[in-house]
Amino acid sequence: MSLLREAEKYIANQHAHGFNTFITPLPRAGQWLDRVKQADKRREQGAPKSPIDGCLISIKDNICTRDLPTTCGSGILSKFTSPFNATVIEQLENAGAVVAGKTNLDEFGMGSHSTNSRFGPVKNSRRDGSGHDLSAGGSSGGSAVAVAAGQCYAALGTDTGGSVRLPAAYTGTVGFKPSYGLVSRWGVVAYANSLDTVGILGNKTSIVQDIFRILNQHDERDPTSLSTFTRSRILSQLQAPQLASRLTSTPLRIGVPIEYNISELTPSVRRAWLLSLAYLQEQGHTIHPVSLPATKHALSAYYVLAPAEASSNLSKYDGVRYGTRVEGPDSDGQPDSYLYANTRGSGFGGEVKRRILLGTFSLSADAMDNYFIQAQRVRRLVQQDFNAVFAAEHPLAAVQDTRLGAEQIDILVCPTAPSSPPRLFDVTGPSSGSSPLDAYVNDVFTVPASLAGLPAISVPVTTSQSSHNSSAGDVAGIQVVGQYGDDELVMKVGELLEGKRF
Ligand SMILES: NC(=O)C[C@H](N)C(=O)O
Repeated sequence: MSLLREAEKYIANQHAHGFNTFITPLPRAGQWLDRVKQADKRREQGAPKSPIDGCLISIKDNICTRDLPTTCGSGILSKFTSPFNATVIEQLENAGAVVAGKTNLDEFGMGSHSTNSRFGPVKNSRRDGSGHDLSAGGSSGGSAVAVAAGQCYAALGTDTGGSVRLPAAYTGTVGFKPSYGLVSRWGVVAYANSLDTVGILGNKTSIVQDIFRILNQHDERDPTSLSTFTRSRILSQLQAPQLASRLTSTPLRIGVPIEYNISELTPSVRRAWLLSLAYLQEQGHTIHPVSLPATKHALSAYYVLAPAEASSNLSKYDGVRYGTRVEGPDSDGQPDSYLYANTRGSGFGGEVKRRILLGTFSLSADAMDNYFIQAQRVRRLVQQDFNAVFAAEHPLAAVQDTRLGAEQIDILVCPTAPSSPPRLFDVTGPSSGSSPLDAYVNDVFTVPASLAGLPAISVPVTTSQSSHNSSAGDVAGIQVVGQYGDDELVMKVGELLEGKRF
């Protein structure tokens, strides 16, 4: 099929389906059509600019685009258009890709169901056995559903504590979070800088890999971007050259973190995990139980650190410089004295306000030692746990962490989430009876890799002998986590499992 026909099909799907995937969909007509036609010509001549030349890629609405608004799903930026493109947008466009619209998300990336958006909740494109709407996962739910519902070729999301992997698991797509610092975040609206990454969603790992290879470059405008020197001298030793032999001649040592076998795991997810491990074993790889003892504190640490950073990042939305400005005359007729309170009070939604309050508290002098500092210590323990079990040393660690008797493994395989997607009704609004903590628990398996900055992918596997017929219940996300810089290996192992039916 020509790229143009494919693009027209995506756009027709964007306008036909009511999943609330896009805050700004791509218009049916526009300059983008010419760009796709030119890419078609280049393909005919056998000279495409890249594997994604002429492909439509949706962008999460917290990544800045010059031609389309960037709202972050928030009232406070509801009319904001960035004067510049994020580096990742420039990289995609230089490779010939076309921005396929801006996708819906939890406000500023804060949420696990894509229900905390000023533009309404995203609906999963699959339903449960009784026909109920399901959560799309969050916060990149719009990007994941856009891929699952055939509304674009692939999508960019952001992953701070699981925001790409959880929606991938809930929608049956592939979601990849690269090692921290590999993909530029310049022009990506900050939520929690020490954790934020740009992630990629697609229907296949190979698509995600093509896009990652285009984005995996140093950007001098992003101070956390790994330098070209480090990439070429340190990471390359880990990656491509050894990869072929690590996948063919040597069986991989696959670690199974015992702390992830929690009682809350639903039977279908546990089944998918066990059958995935059995499959890898059949392929000649070996399975090793490993212990990551700090895992049980990781979620609590994350929900101290991320709000702390968020409270600081979000202080700039004050109605003075840009974004929504809400003025309200006060009692003595002075128009501006409540500007901050009015702007922030009406611009931010409930979850964002909760995190600003939590973060401000944990950074206050009285609470600092008990919360923020403790959480940083837990973060270090989580990192040490991973370093103790991976056979490859952390390429950037000054001191290597070793633990006597720890099994040395190449890669970890575990579920992405403890359950299949909950019903949307059960997680939306006060009538659902669900608390914010219920949403946080969805991130229990994704947060550890985020705290350690490690690469991780979620791929869908299907177990066919489930007790009910629901298509959503049968599909589970399996997560593959690797040592820092081992992104290619993570994707390769993801590809081994992707789409398997057991
Ligand atoms: N942004 C993320 O990675 C999602 C996570 N559930 C959070 O609210 O922080």
